[in-house]
Amino acid sequence: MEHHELTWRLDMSLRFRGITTREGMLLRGRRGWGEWSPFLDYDGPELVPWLAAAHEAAEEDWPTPCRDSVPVNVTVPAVGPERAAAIVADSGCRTAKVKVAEAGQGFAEDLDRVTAVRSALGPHGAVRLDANGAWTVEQAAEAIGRLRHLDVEYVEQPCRSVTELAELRRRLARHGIDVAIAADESIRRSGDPERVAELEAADVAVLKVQPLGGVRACLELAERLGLPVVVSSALESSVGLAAGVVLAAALPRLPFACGLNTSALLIGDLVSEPLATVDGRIEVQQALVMREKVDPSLCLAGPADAERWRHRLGATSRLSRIGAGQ
Ligand SMILES: O=C(O)CCC(=O)C1=CC=C[C@@H](O)[C@@H]1C(=O)O
Ligand SMILES: [Mg+2]
Repeated sequence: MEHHELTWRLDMSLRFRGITTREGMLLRGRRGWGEWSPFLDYDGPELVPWLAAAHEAAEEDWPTPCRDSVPVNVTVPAVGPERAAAIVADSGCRTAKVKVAEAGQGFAEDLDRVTAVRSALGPHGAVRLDANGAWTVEQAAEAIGRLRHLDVEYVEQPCRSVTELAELRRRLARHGIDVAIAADESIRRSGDPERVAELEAADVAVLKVQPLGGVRACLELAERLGLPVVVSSALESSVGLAAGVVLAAALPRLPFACGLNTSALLIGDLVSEPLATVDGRIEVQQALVMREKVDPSLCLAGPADAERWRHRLGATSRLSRIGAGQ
């Protein structure tokens, strides 16, 4: 049977971002399958760029890559120190991104986890943190001061707003604390990503293909921002991750490892040969053909899920057309 839309659902191997399953659709076009998997807590116009990214993946040629492989980080959820060390050791990655400031946990848990990750990586690995905007400027300055001996590469979205990020950067500079700040939510959810550069609120821009409207939109944004870029995933299947790898491969400069190793957080995939991380890198060639490799029998979702997603797709398509002035 020919499919033009598929609904899928995969369990997660670990709770991450408060969720334990991931679901979405695949939409088929001339070039293959595009992934559309906005998180369930997103709604309305915010889903439109995610759909533009799926249409681009299904219909357009990919931009020419500048490199053969892309370095990636292992992503460490807010787990205990032994588990964190095991995740890092099993990954083969030399960069780890560690979740900190998890709701219900305190600084002691963060310190234990980050310490365990640093010793699992050894002195030559890179450790970065992600607080998802949970700290105030004071809390962030204090936490960063107390974690800096672990040689932190950067802290992603330590505080919620762009102005707080800018204030934190100035405060760290005044205190001679040389830890870089990366902006994630301030770029993909603020509605005004360029403000991050205008206010000098970050040293690094985290770009995610689906929430920012596709690979080309991200390449243009990267140029406008003029900041070093880290491409990261939206916890996608190999189909969505592949678009991230294509973006990372097409960026003129790629000074950091990317957050594209998240297939390890999902149980199963939508292709029989998922994107593989070998020695901390993903081959670009694998990513370029991934949209042609979907196995519809792996897209397991019940009829109720499929109906819910079709409804979501219909509503978002209507909003896209209004946005396009049709
Ligand atoms: O960057 C990574 O290592 C993996 C991706 C990742 O951490 C995230 C993906 C999607 C939603 C987020 O809560 C989270 C993030 O905040 O960066
Ligand atoms: Mg983040």
